[in-house]
Amino acid sequence: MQRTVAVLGGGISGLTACYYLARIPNAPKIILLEGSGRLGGWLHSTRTEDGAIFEHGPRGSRPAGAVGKNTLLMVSELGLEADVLPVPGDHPASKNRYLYVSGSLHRLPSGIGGVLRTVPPFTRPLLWSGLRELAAPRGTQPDETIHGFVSRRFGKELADIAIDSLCRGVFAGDCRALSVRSCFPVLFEAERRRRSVILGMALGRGKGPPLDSALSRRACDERWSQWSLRGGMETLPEALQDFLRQRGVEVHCHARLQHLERTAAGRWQIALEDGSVSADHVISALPARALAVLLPGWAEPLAQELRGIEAVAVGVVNLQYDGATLPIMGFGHLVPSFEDSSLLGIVYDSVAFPEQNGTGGPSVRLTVMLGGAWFVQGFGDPAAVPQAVLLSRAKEAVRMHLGLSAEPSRTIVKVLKACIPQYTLGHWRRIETISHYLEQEGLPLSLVGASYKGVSVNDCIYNAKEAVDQLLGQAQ
Ligand SMILES: Cc1cc2nc3c(=O)[nH]c(=O)nc-3n(C[C@H](O)[C@H](O)[C@H](O)COP(=O)(O)OP(=O)(O)OC[C@H]3O[C@@H](n4cnc5c(N)ncnc54)[C@H](O)[C@@H]3O)c2cc1C
Ligand SMILES: C=Cc1c2[nH]c(c1C)Cc1[nH]c(c(CCC(=O)O)c1C)Cc1[nH]c(c(C)c1CCC(=O)O)Cc1[nH]c(c(C)c1C=C)C2
Repeated sequence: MQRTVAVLGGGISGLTACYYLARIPNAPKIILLEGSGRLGGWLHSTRTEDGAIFEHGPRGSRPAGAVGKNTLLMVSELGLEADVLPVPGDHPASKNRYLYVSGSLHRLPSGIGGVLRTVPPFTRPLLWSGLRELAAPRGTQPDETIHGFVSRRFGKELADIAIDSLCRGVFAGDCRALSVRSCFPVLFEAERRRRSVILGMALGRGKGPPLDSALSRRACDERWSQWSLRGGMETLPEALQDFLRQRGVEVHCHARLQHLERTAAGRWQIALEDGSVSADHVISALPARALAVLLPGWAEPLAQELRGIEAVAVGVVNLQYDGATLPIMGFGHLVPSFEDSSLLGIVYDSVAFPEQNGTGGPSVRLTVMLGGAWFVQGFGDPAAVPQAVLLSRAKEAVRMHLGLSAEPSRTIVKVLKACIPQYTLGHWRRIETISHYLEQEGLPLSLVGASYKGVSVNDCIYNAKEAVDQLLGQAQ
């Protein structure tokens, strides 16, 4: 009898898991169960009638490394090359990133000059932090907060200003709680292998898997810092969905999952509000906490670990200003937590992707990101915050930081609840406990998605591919 694999959750992780499964010869029967009315999860783009694009989740992806190359390979396989909008290395959005400190914008230092000179808001040249790092002893702890790790190796100022901001601009999180081992494994491993992060990074890690494509070679030649898609990042889940439908994957939206149980024959019985589905194997691409509530009582040790993986809310406010110009050109700016804890940063979307401005004449498109690990403290319950509060906070920030005081011509406000998982201190141990449990119990269950081993779009895609490879390896 043909095997059945049920994939829970139709975000980029679930769609990717289905994609890699559906491509193999003699693919199993694949059933994708998504709770909401649309696929794509946080990849969500609004397209206006005049052709402008507003991203509510990711607005780009990085081409670098094995994970970046793998995504570009998938983009090529899906026939999306012509839709790719690259940001080449010499573009202002690649070269310029800013910090908003003490009421003004500071360009982050880059190049040799930037390292040798004192560049505000820092009080010493970055060279000083680099020399300190080269001399610092190897850490001895199995994990450390990102702030602790960077303070110990590079000095407190870099941790307080640059790393605090970076963690807000990637995890919407607090570097004093996040784990270096799980959030930046490359840095952690570099110190382990070579004693110094700088040495470890410079000496590299050897060759990764061969995932090259013409697109990733172009990205390398043109030194892209990131790329998007002409119709927005949601084009990617849309193309995956088309592919899956052509391959006969059963895609069910509005699938209200109630409960998972195992039958005496060792199959999964997935109870839905209006029926049930049986499967030989389940791939969960749900947020960890959403899976925890579905598990049967006997899997409580697993549910307990899953419940420990929290996620924070982000207020995403898209703004368009017709006929305006920005005082600076770059990717955007971040705000360190000591400056304004609940305002994370502002992305200058129209600089990186002017192709997505639409036909309505020159305009500035910005996205203000609010809250994250400071959401409740700054705005209260994410389920109850009035949109007007977030909109007025965002407009005020744009006026103060960028001098745009006219009323925006278009505004979209979204509250993304529990959207970015937080890999806090000891997350690695949780992941190990979970995988030992699955192995020991021999459960036909794979866990993919942003809750576990990387939050970026690239990580989600790569980890879903690895989980499918592992499942197919087991099946042989
Ligand atoms: C504001 C923001 C900006 C970001 N920017 C970037 C960026 O610039 N670059 C980058 O690489 N990454 C970025 N990310 C991260 C990246 O977009 C996400 O980590 C990634 O999309 C997560 O995908 P996923 O499929 O694992 O999870 P999700 O997108 O959360 O998908 C999970 C799916 O499961 C469904 N679901 C949940 N519960 C149930 C249930 N009980 N029953 C059935 N279905 C259920 C959901 O509806 C959803 O469709 C950003 C994220 C956010 C929120
Ligand atoms: C201000 C909040 C946020 C901004 N983007 C995100 C948040 C929470 C989410 C996010 N941004 C990136 C990733 C993927 C990381 C990866 O490994 O590819 C995620 C989940 C990319 C990113 N954005 C910034 C940096 C430094 C990075 C890391 C990769 C890279 O160097 O490109 C900076 C940044 N993000 C935001 C702003 C305003 C900003 C500022 C300059 C928005």
